[in-house]
Amino acid sequence: MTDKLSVILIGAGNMGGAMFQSWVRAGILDPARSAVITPNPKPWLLDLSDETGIPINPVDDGEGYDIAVLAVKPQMFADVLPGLSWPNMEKTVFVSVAAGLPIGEIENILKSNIAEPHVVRGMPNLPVSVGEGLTLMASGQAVSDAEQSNVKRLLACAGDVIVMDDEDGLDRYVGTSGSGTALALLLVEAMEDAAMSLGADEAAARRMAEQVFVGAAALLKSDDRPASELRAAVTSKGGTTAAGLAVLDDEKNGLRPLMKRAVDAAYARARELAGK
Ligand SMILES: NC(=O)C1=CN([C@@H]2O[C@H](COP(=O)(O)OP(=O)(O)OC[C@H]3O[C@@H](n4cnc5c(N)ncnc54)[C@H](O)[C@@H]3O)[C@@H](O)[C@H]2O)C=CC1
Ligand SMILES: O=C(O)[C@@H]1CCC=N1
Repeated sequence: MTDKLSVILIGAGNMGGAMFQSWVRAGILDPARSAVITPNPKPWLLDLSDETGIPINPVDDGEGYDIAVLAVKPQMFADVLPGLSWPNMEKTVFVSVAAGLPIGEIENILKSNIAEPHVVRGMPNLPVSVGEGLTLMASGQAVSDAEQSNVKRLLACAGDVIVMDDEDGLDRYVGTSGSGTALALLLVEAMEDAAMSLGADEAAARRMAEQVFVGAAALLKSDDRPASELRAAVTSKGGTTAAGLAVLDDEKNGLRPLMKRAVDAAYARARELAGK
């Protein structure tokens, strides 16, 4: 038995393309039982297809695929999914990474081709493109433990994967996963702006702010202590860091209540998009 996975990717755009590259890097795909469907494949994809032998837009689907990753825009699902067809399709697990589309809705669309579709929802974030992603996932009722574990193994090629108890977790934590990258990047921009307001030119401000975040991220990765303990290690009593933190960590007007509002707003919007 091979531990390689049989996967078909539908939609090799920004997200699908980044995920596919992580699978190829990890060597997890069985080229004889994998494929990519995407119109107008980009040169990098054609090169990877030549390198790996994984076909693009194949005419022969062999015995079919164990996992189908759906990475087209959410509004295209209703058009694209009913047109999909390959042998043993009822045994395929469908993994949607579309923001906001509930499992039930995807199951309903797939019911035009399959009696009992097996659907997993994943919420990846942009750092999957550099192997440092975070994907939250939740499975529909029909998905078995073995199927869920294969999907988790596939998604883990691009970074950390957290299995949620239910689908609401994907919406609830979108501000600290899918959208979280943008919230963290805004902190970098705010630090750049602050440095420039003190006289730094743009290049210097960017260099300082970026390296502070890269350094903080590297510390978090290499040291098991929580952020609060690492922060304490650079905060001298009565020193400069304490002065800065007194402003940023103000109970009422500081970063924590602001971050809570931002994450709550992302959750509310995710629910709205899901029609809840
Ligand atoms: N970009 C991001 O950071 C995140 C994106 N997502 C989700 O990922 C999905 C894809 O988003 P992006 O990659 O950003 O969009 P994109 O527009 O870059 O990619 C969509 C791809 O689908 C292809 N496509 C169009 N029609 C097709 C068809 N009939 N069959 C197969 N492929 C077809 C397009 O050519 C394109 O390459 C969306 O559902 C989005 O909600 C989820 C989390 C984060
Ligand atoms: O902003 C969005 O709606 C999508 C979902 C998470 C990241 N991008």
